[in-house]
Amino acid sequence: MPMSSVNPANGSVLEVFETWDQVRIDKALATAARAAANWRALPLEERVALLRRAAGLLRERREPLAGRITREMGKLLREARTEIDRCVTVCDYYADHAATFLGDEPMEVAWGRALRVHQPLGTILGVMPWNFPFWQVFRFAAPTLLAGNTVLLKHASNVPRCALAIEEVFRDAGLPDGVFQSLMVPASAVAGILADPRVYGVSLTGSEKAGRAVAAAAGEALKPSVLELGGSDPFIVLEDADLDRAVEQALVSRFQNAGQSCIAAKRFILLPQVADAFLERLRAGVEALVPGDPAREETTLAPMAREDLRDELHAQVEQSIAAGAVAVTGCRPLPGKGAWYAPSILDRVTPQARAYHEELFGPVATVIRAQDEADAVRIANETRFGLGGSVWTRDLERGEAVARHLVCGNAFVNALVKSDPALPFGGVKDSGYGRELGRDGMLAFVNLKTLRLG
Ligand SMILES: O=CCCC(=O)O
Repeated sequence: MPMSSVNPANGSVLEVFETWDQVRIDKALATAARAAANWRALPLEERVALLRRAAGLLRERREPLAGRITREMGKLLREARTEIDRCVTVCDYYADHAATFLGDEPMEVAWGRALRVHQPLGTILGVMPWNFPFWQVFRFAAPTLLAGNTVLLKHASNVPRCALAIEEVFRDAGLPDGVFQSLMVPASAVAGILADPRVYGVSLTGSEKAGRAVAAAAGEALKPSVLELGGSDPFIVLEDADLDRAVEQALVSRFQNAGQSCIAAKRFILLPQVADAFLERLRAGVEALVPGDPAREETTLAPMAREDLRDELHAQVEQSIAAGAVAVTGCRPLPGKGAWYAPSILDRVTPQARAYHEELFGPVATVIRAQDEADAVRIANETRFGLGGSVWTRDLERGEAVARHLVCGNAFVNALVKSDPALPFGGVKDSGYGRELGRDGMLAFVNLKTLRLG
């Protein structure tokens, strides 16, 4: 099956790629395994220097790379530029901290000496999504490579041009042949690659369905996995919240990247005292969004990445309205070529609606009205997801107490949930397991070896 790169803004085909056969996959596995032995033996300072060069190339190529992201998955050009900047930041962060994170650590023992030693595992497979086609790859690859592993990337099949551009950045930075390779393979090839003895682990960011399949394959092969899956993050607005700030951040969190982010605020859980005021302001902001050419500065709402995803979103919205939710604005596809969906709000969403339980991966805000703070927390946790959540209140102690009750991996008070190189990132429940970023992200694919001396 060929893989097509399609511009979601107008449906035009940019390029078609042949997928690899087993012979080509085997060649990549052999190259990665050969490269792994030399790469792990390289002094850490040399790996750090190469990663810094990759960051330098990202800086130099910011404009063409951002343009490539926008054409291939549709996000606003300015958001694509920010994405490249975040990749630079994550490379710099790990380049600065690798020696500390990976250094030997003496342990307190009553006899002789004992050390915690961090050693690479080998070749690690990254199965990555299209919504942040550079950021997701770099936040996995930067720490994994610096730890001395080699990386195979199986990118989402709608962003093959981004996958190749990333490989080119690492190659041009001087990483030896085989240290980072993009595999042009379909999802059906992943289990076979993971089962290969030359592969030592897998990190997946993607859908729950993909996560279950990869976790099963990793379990069968007894290899470590990190899964960062979907989310349906609550955004709780208490009665003492700064509404202007909360609405401003709600708009960013829900509508950036056309709503296609795992940690977007998806369920707006409002206390009665502020519900109508919040909703009116949110509606004004949503109706002011300007869909259009994602490369133009004036545009504030991008197309979705694929027409089938837009259609699936609309089916969720239609069912929710049939189940009693109120369509406040939007709630329909936009006419014309491309994967366009109107910026939308569903109010009075109840447990009968798909929007209450499912992840809405597009520009649709779900509003749920709570009776009081305890009810808001109950609703927030009444989900099988557990990625992020935020709470908005002028009382920081109260905000912290509510945040501690949220069953999720990332709870923020008076801030939209976002990932940061220094903060461990990941979920619980059906949002996955394991952590990326921070020190934990770098240790995800190392052999923590206990070394006893004497
Ligand atoms: O889509 C999920 C992650 C988004 C991010 O890290 O900003």
